[in-house]
Amino acid sequence: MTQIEYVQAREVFDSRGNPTVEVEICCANCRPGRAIVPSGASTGKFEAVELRDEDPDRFDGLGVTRAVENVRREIADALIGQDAADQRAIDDRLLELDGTENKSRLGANAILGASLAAAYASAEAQQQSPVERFAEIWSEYLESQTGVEPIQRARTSLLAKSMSLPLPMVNMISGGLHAGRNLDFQDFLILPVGATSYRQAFEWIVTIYRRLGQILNKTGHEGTLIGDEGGYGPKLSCNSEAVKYVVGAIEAAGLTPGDDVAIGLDVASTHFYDAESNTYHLNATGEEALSADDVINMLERWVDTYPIVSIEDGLAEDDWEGWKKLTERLGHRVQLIGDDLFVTNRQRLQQGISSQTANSVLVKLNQIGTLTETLETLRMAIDHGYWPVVSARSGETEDTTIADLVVATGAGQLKVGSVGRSERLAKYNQLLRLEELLADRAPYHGGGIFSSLQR
Ligand SMILES: O=C(O)[C@@H](CO)OP(=O)(O)O
Ligand SMILES: [Mg+2]
Repeated sequence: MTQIEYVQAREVFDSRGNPTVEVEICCANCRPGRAIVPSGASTGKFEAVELRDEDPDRFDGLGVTRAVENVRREIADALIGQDAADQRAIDDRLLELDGTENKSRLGANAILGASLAAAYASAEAQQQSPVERFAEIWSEYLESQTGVEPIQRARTSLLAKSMSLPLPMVNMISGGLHAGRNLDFQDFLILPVGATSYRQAFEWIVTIYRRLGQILNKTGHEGTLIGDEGGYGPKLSCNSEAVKYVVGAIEAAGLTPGDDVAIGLDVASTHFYDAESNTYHLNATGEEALSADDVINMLERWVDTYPIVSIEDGLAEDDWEGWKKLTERLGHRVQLIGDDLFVTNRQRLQQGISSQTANSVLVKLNQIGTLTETLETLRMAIDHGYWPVVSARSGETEDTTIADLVVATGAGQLKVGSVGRSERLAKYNQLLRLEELLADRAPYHGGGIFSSLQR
């Protein structure tokens, strides 16, 4: 009943108008399971390889017809006849077929599309909703694993015991590569830590977003221009001014900064780091070259001044030494998320765990390229007390996989971008449906997951 009969793929388009891969897989007499692969702009250099055509005459070299062909031929040949309900076997088959460390032969975009479409196909065949299917895959995966020694699990003890609605981490102001380098830092986010339900959290977010637009308009900063992820993209005089505006918008919404709604940053510092001189260049708002120590001091001052609870990629993907210092200084006060640092890769996360670097990992399916490997990283994070944050990419589509996945695994936090773009709202709206549908089966822990931080 769950045997794969048919595999199809096509080139479709993401929220930046870039081509991307859509895969459809069918089991006998069932409707197709379908997945569309997202794509990043501020990518880490250790991510699995996204296969692009590099034909300058088609979409500036961004076409994905080679990846699509790989699904239609090699992947289809390998998967037809396989059991779609055995996710691990499907993913192992894909890894074996590709045969490279970084999925560069078939393309992580081709492989992830097939991996996820198989999960959806088995859901169709077994008449399950996506969230039920992902929950089943997650619990099968957990049951198959033994012998992992929990080191500091207490820090994340609320996570992954069962399904839960995530704390949304929502971008209000965009900078860096997502908004034409108007600011150096990439995301200025809000986390509605004091809300008691996901719906309340999201209503606060929408209200704050609206207030922020009005404030930016009033101050002459065009509160209508938005970045790739729907956050406002104003040109401000310095990075900290963005935080001040966001704090002002929280207050204007009648909420208390810190208690109700905290602040998060994605510094994305890999993208203004110069490895040769080992310095960080804040160019968008002046001409400053900072050492890792300078950046750490600056971030510490910000944490002292603003209600910041989470900092992503405070230092660059190669700066393990700086990252370790950052963790020593701020790891007990804020969530320190490794995105470019870990790229959802178990080996890199293991290096972080062993060296006590960061305390949280961003989880992006297409950084690693199969569903099973994503779950492996998630499991490793939780076992070692690292907060996982499931995340979208800056190039997204109507695909809502991450919303179902974050609920199914109880991972606790979701970062998707802002309310100003429909490919983001597709996920946020799916969470509203899931909250209603699952009710007590998927509680909302909100900021409770941060109870171990000294704030
Ligand atoms: O840096 C990030 O966290 C992501 C999503 O915000 O951006 P991108 O998909 O461009 O890598
Ligand atoms: Mg990031």
